Amino acid sequence: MIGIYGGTFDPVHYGHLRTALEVQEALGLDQLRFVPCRQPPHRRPPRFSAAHRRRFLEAALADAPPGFVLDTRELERPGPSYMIDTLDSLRAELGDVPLVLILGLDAFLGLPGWHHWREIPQLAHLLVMDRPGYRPDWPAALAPELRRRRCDDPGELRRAPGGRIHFLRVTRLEISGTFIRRCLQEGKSPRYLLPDTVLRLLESTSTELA
Ligand SMILES: Nc1ncnc2c1ncn2[C@@H]1O[C@H](COP(=O)(O)OP(=O)(O)OP(=O)(O)O)[C@@H](O)[C@H]1O
Ligand SMILES: O=C(O)c1ccc[n+]([C@@H]2O[C@H](COP(=O)([O-])O)[C@@H](O)[C@H]2O)c1
Repeated sequence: MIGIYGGTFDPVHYGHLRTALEVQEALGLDQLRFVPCRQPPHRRPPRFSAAHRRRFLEAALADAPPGFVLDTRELERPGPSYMIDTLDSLRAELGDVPLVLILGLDAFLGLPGWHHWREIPQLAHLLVMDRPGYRPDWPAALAPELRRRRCDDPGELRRAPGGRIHFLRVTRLEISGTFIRRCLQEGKSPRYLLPDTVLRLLESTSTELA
């Protein structure tokens, strides 16, 4: 079973890494792919370039647990980085293996705004992690999907390639890319919110960009 952790990673931080580990352990994932987007379809362009965000992730994953890998397919694909295209290409490459798209609650709440969003839970399972600052107030469009697909037993995810939605309680870490970028902008240190190796790259990159 393969996990897909998509994100802008502007930059990657411990909120991503810690939750990834907890999901991997809870589900027994064979592999967890971090998939940075090149051009987020839904928000302003990232502060850091695709090349910089890739380097931050490489540094963060250099001593990562077995199974954590960087998947650069969105960085290599021109145009907006739609998740539906990513799942299509993973499915074509990997066949019928169970795929689990990992989303924080904030991202899941926005799912009805995604390109071809209704096809997404057909192509993969969704694993939704809670996140400080967000409440499970479902948009109307999500309610029928939840009625049809929600499952409480994570063991069910292994029994089909996709189609289920499972919620997982993770350690709540109030860390975000937004806060880290604000620290840098205000001349404050984001140390201890992300790996030191990423921090060093970030500091040299911020100087370069200043
Ligand atoms: N602290 C966290 N706890 C749980 N999930 C998180 C956390 N940080 C990020 N995520 C999840 O990781 C995925 C990618 O998020 P992203 O790369 O946009 O990070 P972010 O911290 O939300 O960035 P930004 O503040 O720039 O929006 C999303 O599904 C998001 O919900
Ligand atoms: O496919 C879409 O239309 C789409 C719209 C919004 C977000 N996404 C993806 O959702 C993931 C989390 O988004 P974000 O903003 O939290 O980095 C990331 O992989 C995005 O590319 C995808």
